[in-house]
Amino acid sequence: MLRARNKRINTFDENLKRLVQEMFDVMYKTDGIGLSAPQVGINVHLMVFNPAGERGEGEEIVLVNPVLYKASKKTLFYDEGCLSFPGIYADVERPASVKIDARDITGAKFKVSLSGLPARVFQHEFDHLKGVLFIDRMTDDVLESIQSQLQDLEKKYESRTGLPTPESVSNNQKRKAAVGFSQR
Ligand SMILES: CSCC[C@H](NC=O)C(=O)N[C@@H](C)C(=O)N[C@@H](CO)C(=O)O
Ligand SMILES: [Fe+2]
Repeated sequence: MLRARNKRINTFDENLKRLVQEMFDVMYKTDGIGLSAPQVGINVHLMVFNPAGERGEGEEIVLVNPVLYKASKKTLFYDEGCLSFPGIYADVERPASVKIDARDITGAKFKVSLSGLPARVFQHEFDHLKGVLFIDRMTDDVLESIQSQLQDLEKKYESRTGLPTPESVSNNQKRKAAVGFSQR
């Protein structure tokens, strides 16, 4: 599901509102600060986030069909974690600020400029909407430093599901080579 193609949303109804509420519930319960629909098995262009990470604190942001139209040349490294890779944190470089066009939960268009942690979370989730994962953006050295943790996750997946992992850690090296900032 994380690598599948995601579809734009055209219907702004009660089902969408319910999905958004369920995504916030999952995000807060799992100590997240952002969540994309493909992470909960729904392949559509939808993300929710709240950099405060606590219900009732900070601002809850919902972006439907977001488009990133400007990213700063200045980039920053940040020790990122992903809810789809529990317990793994590693440095990822991303533009410091971004400008976005999106729709809200009612379908109304809006523009927003983000910097700091909100810009970081947005870009992490926006990548999910394109099937790009944070491991694809790590340098070889950083990826090497978390290799054993990734392999542990693979083993856990295989023993729980009885299935081989859909993509192996070694394949990620090849995929990463194909992903540049130009794909944002
Ligand atoms: C810095 S972008 C991280 C976004 C990510 N969303 C989806 O995968 C996420 O919420 N990751 C969590 C592991 C995370 O960053 N949690 C916070 C708060 O607990 C943390 O600092 O670990
Ligand atoms: Fe993630």
